[in-house]
Amino acid sequence: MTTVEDRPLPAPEAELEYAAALERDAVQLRRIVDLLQRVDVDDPLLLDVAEELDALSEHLENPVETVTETIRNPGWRHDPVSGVENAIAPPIILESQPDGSVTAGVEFGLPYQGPNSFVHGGISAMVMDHVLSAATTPKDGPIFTAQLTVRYHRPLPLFVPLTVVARLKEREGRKIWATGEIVVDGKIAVSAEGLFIQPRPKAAR
Ligand SMILES: CCCCC/C=C\C/C=C\C/C=C\C/C=C\CCCC(=O)SCCNC(=O)CCNC(=O)[C@H](O)C(C)(C)COP(=O)(O)OP(=O)(O)OC[C@H]1O[C@@H](n2cnc3c(N)ncnc32)[C@H](O)[C@@H]1OP(=O)(O)O
Repeated sequence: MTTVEDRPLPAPEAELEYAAALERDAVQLRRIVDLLQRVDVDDPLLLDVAEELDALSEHLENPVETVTETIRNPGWRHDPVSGVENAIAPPIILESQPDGSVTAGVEFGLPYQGPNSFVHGGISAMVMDHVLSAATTPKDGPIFTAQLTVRYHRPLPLFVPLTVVARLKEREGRKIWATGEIVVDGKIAVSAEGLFIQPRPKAAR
């Protein structure tokens, strides 16, 4: 079976075109997920939606091979938090600040709801993990979350602009600690501390 890696790479211009198309596709897919949370349950059109989506999936599945174990497009465009090409990502767009911290602005809608009108706590933890790890990620290789402590100070509302911030706290060899917060209306709603570890080089394991 040919894997995605075996296929010839598209020319760079085509690659950019595909990347832009994937980004647009992800936007539309997020829109569908959102609309399915708020659709009128009596809408007769709802009965056809699954068939239309099925037809689209059939088209995408064939003749393109399904990626199983291979990672098609590692990196920020594809990850589940800031990946603009990944429809399950909100997406959260990270910005590096001159003081070394990482910030992001985000607003969550209904697909991220936990308690009525508030963001699901697991989503907040995912965001903290990601943004803290971005604040620690060394330029010379990957980093793994070893511990993450999340404190929920107040419920995080849906449909409100939120600010996420994270910073490196301390580094000791391969271990890096980071802290961060999700802020709403100038108040801390969620705070987190994480330990991130650069794994030992393979030869040393
Ligand atoms: C625009 C702004 C952007 C800025 C950023 C720019 C670029 C960034 C680019 C790319 C970033 C890419 C990706 C980031 C994206 C997402 C990240 C999400 C994070 C995750 O989604 S990640 C998945 C979940 N995560 C795991 O899947 C970890 C499973 N696990 C392991 O892979 C190992 O477990 C590991 C590697 C953690 C350690 O393994 P190891 O073999 O290296 O560790 P070892 O035994 O040598 O210990 C060394 C010292 O760490 C201490 N230690 C070890 N483990 C500990 C623990 N858990 N708690 C407390 N202390 C611990 C020991 O006690 C010892 O301490 P001491 O030296 O003091 O004795």
